[in-house]
Amino acid sequence: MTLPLFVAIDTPDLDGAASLADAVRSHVGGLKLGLEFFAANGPEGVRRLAQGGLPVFLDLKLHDIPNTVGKAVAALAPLAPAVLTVHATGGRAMLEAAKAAAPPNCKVVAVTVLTSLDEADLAEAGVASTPAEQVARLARLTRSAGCDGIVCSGSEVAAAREAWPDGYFVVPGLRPAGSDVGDQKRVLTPAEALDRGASLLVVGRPITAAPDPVEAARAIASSLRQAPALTASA
Ligand SMILES: O=c1ccn([C@@H]2O[C@H](COP(=O)(O)O)[C@@H](O)[C@H]2O)c(=O)[nH]1
Repeated sequence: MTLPLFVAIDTPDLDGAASLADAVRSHVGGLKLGLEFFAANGPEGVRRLAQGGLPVFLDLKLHDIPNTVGKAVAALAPLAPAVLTVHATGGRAMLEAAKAAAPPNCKVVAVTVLTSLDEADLAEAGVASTPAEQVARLARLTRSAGCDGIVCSGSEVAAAREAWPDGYFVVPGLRPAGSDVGDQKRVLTPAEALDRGASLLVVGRPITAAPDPVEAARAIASSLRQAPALTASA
């Protein structure tokens, strides 16, 4: 069974990223490469990690005018990402441009409210809503713009799934019970997020910064195999 678990390889070190990806490959379903990796290694780095055969999620969180985002997505298309992120707050025309330029097999998902933010952070940025309200609002916009789904926290995914039954829901901000939360504010365990309706789980530091990343990935994978969402469909 392919697990809906992608490891976030957040490092500028290409060789280190490649060895880590190789080491955890039997416990994850794919690799998530983000700004830190891409800024240091660019498309060549992505190609190198893709050689391992795992699907690649390009988490570049594009956010610009529609013309620029559409052209950036078109430039990324040869890398054949399985998933690509944009920011939902870029607006309808930008979301439409991203989806129109993406390859047919690539899911375009829009970041709603970063999992590192809480209600006070939103207020400071001029958003007078709870994270749940803002996620719901941006999910409606993303859906109506023709994108595939959203990025949200595990706390909002059940409501998102109910409102958008065939949406694709990417959930980061995941922490096994008792592990360090770091800069994340809206966190859940991987198994809880899966049971609440997540389509794809993103886990970074609980694996990559663990004393034994392979054992950490194995333990998370095992918790997912025992989660009702997977045992029910097995
Ligand atoms: O709202 C968001 C959107 C993206 N991320 C990304 O997920 C990983 C999480 O890493 P951890 O080490 O497990 O905290 C990271 O690459 C973020 O850029 C997110 O955390 N929240």
